[in-house]
Amino acid sequence: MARPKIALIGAGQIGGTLAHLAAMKELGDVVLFDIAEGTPEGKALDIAESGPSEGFDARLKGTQDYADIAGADVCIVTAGVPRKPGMSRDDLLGINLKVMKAVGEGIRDNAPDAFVICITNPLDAMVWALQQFSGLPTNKVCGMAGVLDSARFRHFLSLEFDVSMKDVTAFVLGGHGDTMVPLTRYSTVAGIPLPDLVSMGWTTQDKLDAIVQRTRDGGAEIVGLLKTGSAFYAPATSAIEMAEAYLKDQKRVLPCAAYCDGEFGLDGFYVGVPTVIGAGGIEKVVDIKMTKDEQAMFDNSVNAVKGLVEACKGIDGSLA
Ligand SMILES: NC(=O)C1=CN([C@@H]2O[C@H](COP(=O)(O)OP(=O)(O)OC[C@H]3O[C@@H](n4cnc5c(N)ncnc54)[C@H](O)[C@@H]3O)[C@@H](O)[C@H]2O)C=CC1
Ligand SMILES: O=C([O-])CC(=O)C(=O)O
Repeated sequence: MARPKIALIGAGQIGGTLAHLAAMKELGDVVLFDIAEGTPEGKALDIAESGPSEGFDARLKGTQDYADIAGADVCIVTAGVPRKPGMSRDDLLGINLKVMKAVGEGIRDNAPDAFVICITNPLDAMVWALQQFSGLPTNKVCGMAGVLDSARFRHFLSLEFDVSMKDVTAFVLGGHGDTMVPLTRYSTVAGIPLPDLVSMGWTTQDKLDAIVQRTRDGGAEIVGLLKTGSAFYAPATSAIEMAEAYLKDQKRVLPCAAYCDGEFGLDGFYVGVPTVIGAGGIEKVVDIKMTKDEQAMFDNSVNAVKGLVEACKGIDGSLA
């Protein structure tokens, strides 16, 4: 059987890392697409030349031609610009919306059967626009943010409790911005919910609140350190986790920006929610119950995303 084909639209910091990870994990053959001439070709060749030492079997190709993504099984979209210190993700909306139009049409015309994972910011509005521009089914177009935000939360929690990251679970829902919702009640150490760990005296509410805030600021913390761009190792790893769930029909339960049609009381809207990812793409949105306070935080986040979607419609009249 032929190897799966993975198209990476955008060959910058995240795109290059995605290509390296996909090859090392032998998820399939990789096509790197970018408008910057030489960049995808150079990265594809460089990674391919690591194959003999690493021992992977995967072909890599760099291109400026959308025809080369034809028949891709998975498309991961990082095309666009990242923020710099002093900017919010929302400041990227105007410029990245234009990029989503070109990318959406490129995917529509060349890889209409692909499972599409959008990473470009501001994430929730960009994945909505990408689905609109591509016209692909909503269960085949999703956004990566919740896996990353939850991984950051899990990492910070593992440091606080001094336990393995493997034994920490977390769910961060809502939009991928300052209003994101780390759900402490649904986050655990060895299955014990965080509020119970506070009651047990293993940590304090103040420490937990600080970790929640550090998670919300996780992207900005890295932007402030790097100064020239944003995080790329953990974002790439998170998207690969989602792509692998699809390619291997793993039925992973992962938080991601998914199209909600009735779930969470939302009517045709993309936002971060728990999902099941398998061969059917987004096979299910897991409509969890929230307390009044959690619901208020979630609603606040949804409203922030709604504002960005309205801004997209204002910029591009072709968006419904
Ligand atoms: N959803 C999330 O959790 C995260 C999202 N991001 C976002 O991901 C995006 C990419 O980040 P990086 O890879 O660090 O940026 P980067 O600047 O290193 O790479 C972006 C690439 O897109 C290319 N590009 C621009 N316009 C294009 C077009 N029309 N078609 C094809 N390629 C095009 C550029 O030439 C560049 O190589 C940014 O918008 C960033 O904010 C970053 C981290 C996490
Ligand atoms: O903060 C940024 O601009 C990039 C991003 O979304 C993240 O790292 O979470």
